[in-house]
Amino acid sequence: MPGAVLLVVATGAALIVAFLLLFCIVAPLTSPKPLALSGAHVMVTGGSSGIGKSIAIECFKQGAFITLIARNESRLLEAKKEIEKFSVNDKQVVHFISVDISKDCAHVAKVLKQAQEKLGPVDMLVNCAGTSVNGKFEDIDGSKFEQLMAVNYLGSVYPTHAVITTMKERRMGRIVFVSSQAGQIGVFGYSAYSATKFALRGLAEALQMEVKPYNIYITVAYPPDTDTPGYAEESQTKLLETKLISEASSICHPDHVARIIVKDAIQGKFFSSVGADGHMLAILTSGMSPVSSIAEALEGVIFMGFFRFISLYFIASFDSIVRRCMVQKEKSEKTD
Ligand SMILES: NC(=O)C1=CN([C@@H]2O[C@H](COP(=O)(O)OP(=O)(O)OC[C@H]3O[C@@H](n4cnc5c(N)ncnc54)[C@H](OP(=O)(O)O)[C@@H]3O)[C@@H](O)[C@H]2O)C=CC1
Ligand SMILES: CCCCCCCCCCCCCCCC(=O)[C@@H](N)CO
Repeated sequence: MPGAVLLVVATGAALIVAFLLLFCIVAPLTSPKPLALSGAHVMVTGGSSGIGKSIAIECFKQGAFITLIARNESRLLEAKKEIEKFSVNDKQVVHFISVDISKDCAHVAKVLKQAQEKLGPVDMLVNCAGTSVNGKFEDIDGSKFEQLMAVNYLGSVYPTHAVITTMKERRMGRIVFVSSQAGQIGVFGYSAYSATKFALRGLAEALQMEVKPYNIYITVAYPPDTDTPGYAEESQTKLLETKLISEASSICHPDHVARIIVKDAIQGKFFSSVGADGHMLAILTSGMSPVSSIAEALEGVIFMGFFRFISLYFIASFDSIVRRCMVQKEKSEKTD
């Protein structure tokens, strides 16, 4: 048999064996039965604004009971009234709690326990509360690094800590951590913010390994820029470099982001991303994350190298943005 034909046959056989092996390894790892939100208790931190409020509305539209968590009571009341317009049956309830989730783990646990006594055990916890700080590393005060880690990271640890035991007892649950594309790429100006979002990834992977035997599934969401009150506030003082780099991804509507996050969380997908660039980033940064389907495993095995090649173009363009901004700054300082 000529060499070329032999090579094709051998390659084909190797691919079939590889696929069968992958199927045997991955099949037991794939995702669970989708969570039915009708009658489920969904708790959303940061649910009074932006992405969190849109997630609460999306879950309410699917029949869930909602607990909103934030600090400002008037915004919580406004959000409750807005969400209630979307009820699909007269049993549904929107409850809210005013608490700072970044302080005092025990107090957060006590308050969330009361919420579970009102609306029943939490079926899905969405850790969405968070904020960003933008500036050059040396210009961000050390206290801001601490505050951001407290809100964005510990503010996700404490509510999760408050519900995980009951989820394990019930052998079911979903936990969502809302990260960011800045939690997949360290971006100029986000040295404090990116670190808090990368931290969620490590927490989520370790926690998923612990709770998968209890039929509890973790989702890490990586939204791009999203048109929310938080984004509007951040944009007022955002560095030009951060703005230009972030424009590599499209700005999204919070309802669109929320629909994707809720769909992926219901299905127990570990990665939740938005758009083609988000999908490529998810595959590229998947590392040793859990696999949610055979298709996803195959896609990663086949395309990760290619996406790494594409990312080199983005990295080069980001470096060029930083250099151009530096030259412009030096020129304007000379003329001043
Ligand atoms: N908007 C964007 O471009 C993107 C946002 N994200 C992430 O999505 C999440 C939501 O962002 P976005 O919708 O823009 O934010 P918003 O600023 O619009 O809303 C933030 C929410 O979090 C609550 N919150 C903030 N700090 C605390 C706290 N210490 N304790 C309790 N609740 C708190 C706020 O209520 P209150 O102030 O009353 O406490 C509010 O409900 C954040 O984690 C953000 O990092 C990720 C990618 C893109
Ligand atoms: C191979 C594939 C490459 C894909 C390139 C995509 C480039 C993304 C650039 C980073 C965007 C950062 C958005 C931060 C949003 C956010 O969290 C803030 N708005 C805080 O509110």
